[in-house]
Amino acid sequence: MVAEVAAFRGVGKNYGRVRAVDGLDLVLRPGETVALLGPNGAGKSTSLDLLLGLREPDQGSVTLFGGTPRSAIEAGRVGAMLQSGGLMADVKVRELVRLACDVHPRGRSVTGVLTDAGITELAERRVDKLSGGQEQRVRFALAIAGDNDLIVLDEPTTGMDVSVRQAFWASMRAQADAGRTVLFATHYLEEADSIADRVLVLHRGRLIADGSSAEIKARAGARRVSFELHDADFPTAAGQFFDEGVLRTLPGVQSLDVTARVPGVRTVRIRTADADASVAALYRSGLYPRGLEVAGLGLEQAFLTITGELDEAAKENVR
Ligand SMILES: Nc1ncnc2c1ncn2[C@@H]1O[C@H](COP(=O)(O)OP(=O)(O)OP(=O)(O)O)[C@@H](O)[C@H]1O
Repeated sequence: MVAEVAAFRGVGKNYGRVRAVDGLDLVLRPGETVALLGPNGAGKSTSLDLLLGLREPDQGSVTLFGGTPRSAIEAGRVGAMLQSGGLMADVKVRELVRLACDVHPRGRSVTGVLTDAGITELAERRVDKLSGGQEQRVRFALAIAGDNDLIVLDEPTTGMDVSVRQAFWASMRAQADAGRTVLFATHYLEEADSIADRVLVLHRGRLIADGSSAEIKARAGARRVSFELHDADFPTAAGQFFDEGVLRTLPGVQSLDVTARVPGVRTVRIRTADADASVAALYRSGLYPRGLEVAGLGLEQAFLTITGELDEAAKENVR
């Protein structure tokens, strides 16, 4: 049997009338790097709070390492970096990190933590004089102050510029490579795409997708096909009889965008659920597509497609 790091079973959480988490079933396995992705208000922070025992579910149960979240945290198996809560002011970074290492049941060496978090050069700086991005890296250091089995990060790169963010993800990747399970909530879909082995998409408190980013893109199904049509290639004069309807009826087509910025050249972009069928039919149609490209959608587009589909389905149910 594969050990479970964490499990949500039928978990629900309400805030008054707001259903923040709605029937969540989820198992995290050892060594996974998991991104929890979702728009504002999807229930990411609430799910992490439930996981850490900071809130109690109204329905269902949450376990960490087979026991309660509290027992796992007391045993020093979990490190967390949450959005809320200020850092202690009036102390130097090294002092704050030392405190975290000292109180952790499985505390690590201060030097090791500073190095792993990439903040050795900030060690003698006062915590209340740091920039937002630097403060985030110190929070990360506190999350890795112990020899944790699980690290939970709630939107950790908020306030970081691009280079700091890259360095941060390298630090986080090193934690995952050391065999720790990492769960992070993010809005940065490209980061989930490149960093996580597994992506969970949360929408209105429900888990709507769970897989590798490639699987999620495949689930969204769509590909983008783009090409040009040149009037010169049309058998009729200047392509005046060209009819966009031909493109619209290609198999799989979900949306179509035709622009004509250069005289005599139309740029066509098609989103299709079946690129192979669309392209085959395009060539059979007698059109002469130039510079044809087929590309997968980015995770962001895939995500919008999945959540958009759900929104449409919800509207259908109301009608
Ligand atoms: N303490 C609270 N009291 C009342 N409602 C809350 C509370 N915390 C969250 N909510 C509501 O619960 C829902 C889920 O919020 P949550 O913060 O878990 O989402 P999120 O995915 O983390 O959002 P964000 O990306 O904006 O941080 C939202 O509708 C939010 O308004």
